[in-house]
Amino acid sequence: MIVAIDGPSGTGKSSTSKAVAAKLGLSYLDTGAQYRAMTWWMLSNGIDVDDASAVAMAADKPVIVSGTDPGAPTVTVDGVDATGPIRTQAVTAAVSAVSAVPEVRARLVRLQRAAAASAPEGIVVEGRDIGTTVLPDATVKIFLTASPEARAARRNGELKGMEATSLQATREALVKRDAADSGRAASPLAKADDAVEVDTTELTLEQVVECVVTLVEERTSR
Ligand SMILES: Nc1ncnc2c1ncn2[C@@H]1O[C@H](COP(=O)(O)OP(=O)(O)OP(=O)(O)O)[C@@H](O)[C@H]1O
Ligand SMILES: Nc1ccn([C@@H]2O[C@H](COP(=O)(O)O)[C@@H](O)[C@H]2O)c(=O)n1
Repeated sequence: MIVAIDGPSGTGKSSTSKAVAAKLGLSYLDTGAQYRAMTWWMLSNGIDVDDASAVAMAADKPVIVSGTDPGAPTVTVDGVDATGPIRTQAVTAAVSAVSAVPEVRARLVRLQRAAAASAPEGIVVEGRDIGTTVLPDATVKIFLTASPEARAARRNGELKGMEATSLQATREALVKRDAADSGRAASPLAKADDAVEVDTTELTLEQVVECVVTLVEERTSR
């Protein structure tokens, strides 16, 4: 059982994937966290993330390990817990440049396919190219969307008390990252032809989870 959940930033992929995996007793893999972990390592080791050749040469160096428990997802880099550091603004601003480098993608796609193959009961994998490239034979493919306004409001809700970021600035940053992720040559953000698109703009998280669980149950009872 492989459930692929793709979509632009802030559409609810992580929240939905974790809840669906927990409900169905499946493992969970956050592939965005792996690209963030790679980016954090590049920044920490003084690699110029805008120099694609330098990033490509270093892509095999960090040892990235993802925990696949939906109740406590983790990622370590060279044995160090990177769960917190990968969420900083510096990493978010640099990750699209790093993830566009084919050598980075080749390395992480190998890890992602290995995680899917070794999940005992099956897995929910979320990202940008899971349905199109990483696991094209997934049992169910979902493509989540939401308006940029809704996504920005959700993100700003998370930031309350941390950083004073305006809704407009958050919206612009989301749209910019989506454009970079959709526009790259290597495995861009895209909906697979056989994915079910779910617009979450007017839905609560619980409604989205229910919708995905129903789709999985329908597909697997055939
Ligand atoms: N349907 C929903 N309604 C309201 N808020 C939601 C909904 N889905 C997710 N959220 C909230 O929106 C925020 C972003 O969700 P989440 O991190 O799951 O998105 P994402 O697609 O994984 O983002 P990214 O690609 O940037 O990692 C979180 O605060 C989450 O609680
Ligand atoms: N399959 C994927 C997943 C992610 N990316 C890149 O990582 C960035 C961070 O992802 P989040 O889900 O944590 O926001 C994302 O903007 C992409 O650049 C990817 O390329 N492929």
